[in-house]
Amino acid sequence: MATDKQSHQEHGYIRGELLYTIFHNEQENFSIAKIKIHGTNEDYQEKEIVVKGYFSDLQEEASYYFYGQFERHSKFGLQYKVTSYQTFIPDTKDGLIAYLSSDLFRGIGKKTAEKIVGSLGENAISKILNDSDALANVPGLKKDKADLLAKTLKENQGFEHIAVYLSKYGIGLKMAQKIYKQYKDEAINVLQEDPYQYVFDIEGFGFQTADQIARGNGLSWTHPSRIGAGCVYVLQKNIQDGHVYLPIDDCTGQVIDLLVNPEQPLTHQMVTDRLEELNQEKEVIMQDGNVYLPSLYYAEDGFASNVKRLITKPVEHDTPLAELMKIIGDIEEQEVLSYGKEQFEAIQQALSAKLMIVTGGPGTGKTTVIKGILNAYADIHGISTDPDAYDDATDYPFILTAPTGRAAKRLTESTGLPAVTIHRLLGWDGQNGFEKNEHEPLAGKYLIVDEFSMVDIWLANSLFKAIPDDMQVLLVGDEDQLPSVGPGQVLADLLGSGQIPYVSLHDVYRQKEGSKIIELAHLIKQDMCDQSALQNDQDFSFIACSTQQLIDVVTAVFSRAAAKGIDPKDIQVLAPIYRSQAGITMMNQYLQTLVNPSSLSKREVKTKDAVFRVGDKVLQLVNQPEDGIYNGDIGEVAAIFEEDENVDHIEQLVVDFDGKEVVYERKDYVNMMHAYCISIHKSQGSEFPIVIMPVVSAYHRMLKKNLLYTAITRSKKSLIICGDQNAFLRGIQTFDSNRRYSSLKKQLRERLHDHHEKKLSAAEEDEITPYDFM
Ligand SMILES: Nc1ncnc2c1ncn2[C@@H]1O[C@H](COP(=O)(O)OP(=O)(O)OP(=O)(O)O)[C@@H](O)[C@H]1O
Repeated sequence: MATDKQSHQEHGYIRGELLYTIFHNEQENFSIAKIKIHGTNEDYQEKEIVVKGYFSDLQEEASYYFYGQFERHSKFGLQYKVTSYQTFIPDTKDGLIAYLSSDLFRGIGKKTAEKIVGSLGENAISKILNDSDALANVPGLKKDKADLLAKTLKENQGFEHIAVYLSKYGIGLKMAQKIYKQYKDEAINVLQEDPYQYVFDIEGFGFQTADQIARGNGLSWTHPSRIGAGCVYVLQKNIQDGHVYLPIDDCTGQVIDLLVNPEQPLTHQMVTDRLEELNQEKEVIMQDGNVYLPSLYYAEDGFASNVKRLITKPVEHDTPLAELMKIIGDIEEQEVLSYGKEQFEAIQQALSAKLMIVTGGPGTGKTTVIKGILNAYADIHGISTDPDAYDDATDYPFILTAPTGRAAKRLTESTGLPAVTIHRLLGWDGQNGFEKNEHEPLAGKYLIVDEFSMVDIWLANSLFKAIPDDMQVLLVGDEDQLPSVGPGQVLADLLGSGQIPYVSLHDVYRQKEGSKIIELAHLIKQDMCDQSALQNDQDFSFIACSTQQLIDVVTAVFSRAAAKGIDPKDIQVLAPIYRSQAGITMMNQYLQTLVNPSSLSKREVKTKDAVFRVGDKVLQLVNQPEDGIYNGDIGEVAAIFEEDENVDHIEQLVVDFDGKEVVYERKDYVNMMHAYCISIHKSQGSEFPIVIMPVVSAYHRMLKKNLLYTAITRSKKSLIICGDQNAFLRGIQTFDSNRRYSSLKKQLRERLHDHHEKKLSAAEEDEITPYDFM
């Protein structure tokens, strides 16, 4: 309780009354507020202070103890950064009466408050908290009012009490909010009984923190909860490497390494036994010698069964081959081109298959094929591809989507039709998941998903769940690109299963327009690239330099391009690592100084890691569906507002994402970084007119074929590689040997095998060849 003066002496605190809230974020429970100081043990003489931290909406005129430390903000001066807080409940009779009759407690006026204190005394608050019937003896207090008072008191005290308790273990307010949301008043009990439970239930709660608390509680090194939490934690960690499951031996080995045990070393058997128990409790799923976290097991299982559901339904309108050929021929005439054999095959199959994949490298005509399919589908069904031809009541039959905002934008540009991100399509609200699902499916007839190699198993499952039985689906992607950032390798598994019809486009059309970039990409794809392929050309150069010279060379190339009148926004530097003298962070610092130097006329804000200035090119690092921006989107800092220049009284930075303005507050700055140089992983799904790509031996561990191929295929007009030719050639010969554990391929084979067998025997009876189904 806050009245316990003893406890306050251990922490630095400021006790004070809320004057006004400067800012409050409902979702994050983050507040900044001005406080009138009533007391403190800090060395601070002023009468007021700004406090900030993750706490729920504070009540005006109420008093609080804020525990934390001072922090000097470069612009706003001294602030108190709060790590925990408690409502201050006065221990005098008058103080208590004022507190109970405050706005905090609905329906309790001064008279009632006096009666409560008169009847329960100065310990009224702890009495009510400890005994829900304590208010029953207060004369004239109705039961509903008494119940409401007790409930409000408990709720307010509950979180604060828990936050103070957790802060002892270095657990901050933000994590405390998550913990309170999960366990409510039970949070401390859970922690005292079994801190490892937090690892199971609270996303992002580290095993080490639980272990440290458990040490203090005297839990044994071989306590089942410790081993269990170790298993779950190891599985969670492996998601970062893209694994959907771990083979049991691999999992037990990693758990033994994690659970260092000075007394009695763990054995594989002990961990396996614990895994078996967790399997019984459904905390993990064990199958075929592999162990999964349930969310991944069910995502894989759900995706595989939805693929089967779709593929086993007939196509609504099965057009005879002769008619199809005629329709495609008409489109060739309209488009004034002649489809190559593979392209023709892709269009024809996409129209008659329920689910189909088109893969191919750059310039092989994937977009041309998409347009051909849309036009042919429209012809067959006698409908229009023009969205304006549909009124609000009629659903537009074509859905075009891609995993990132930039990829969706490119799809719109290349097809002239509306395309959205998959998150937007499914109606992601950031908190409760997706609006669209099996109960509320997507509306439309033909779905095209571009850049499918970037889709992880979670997103693939969510998307496929929402596809109705009568929809046809085309997945488009380049199998040689990097796999998804999230777990799984969905495109590779779909292709590898041999159960889904696909067409690989190999013939390169853009090459015919004389592109060295495309030629290089295809040579790499076919493992035929050697030194002779690295000769400079109109759209390609390789500038040899050492790691030490790299930054100078990259900035010189950048300056030369800008001097030729090229807009710096069209030039993108792509690198594989953040740190090191040739890493992304350093590169951004130099490029910012070059492209957008500091000047008196440009406002800027400083953070721990960077200076953001008006005019800076920035990259969004997380999905923010509420603002319509997504991880990987690139924008420009359009304005910076000081605290006293806007109604919210808070510093704001405005970023313009292609005409869409998004406001960032200081706490959101971590969600962006400079984008003069970005990582190759973040560049997936985007294309840039000019790409500068440093490749030096300092990156050697990252230099793999799929990474370099992904980077090269991002450039549209010009590619300049700076660095070491040997490092580059070694990189393109290095295959990514980091196998991702995923059982999707096997699942698809098992589930779809019977279906294909049945189709084959039916086909034999009808004297149709299996080819008709591929
Ligand atoms: N059959 C064809 N005949 C003539 N030109 C073609 C043919 N197919 C594609 N092209 C042309 O080749 C170029 C590349 O095609 P397209 O943009 O469809 O390929 P893509 O695989 O989508 O390329 P990227 O992945 O690089 O965007 C375009 O200019 C397109 O008009």
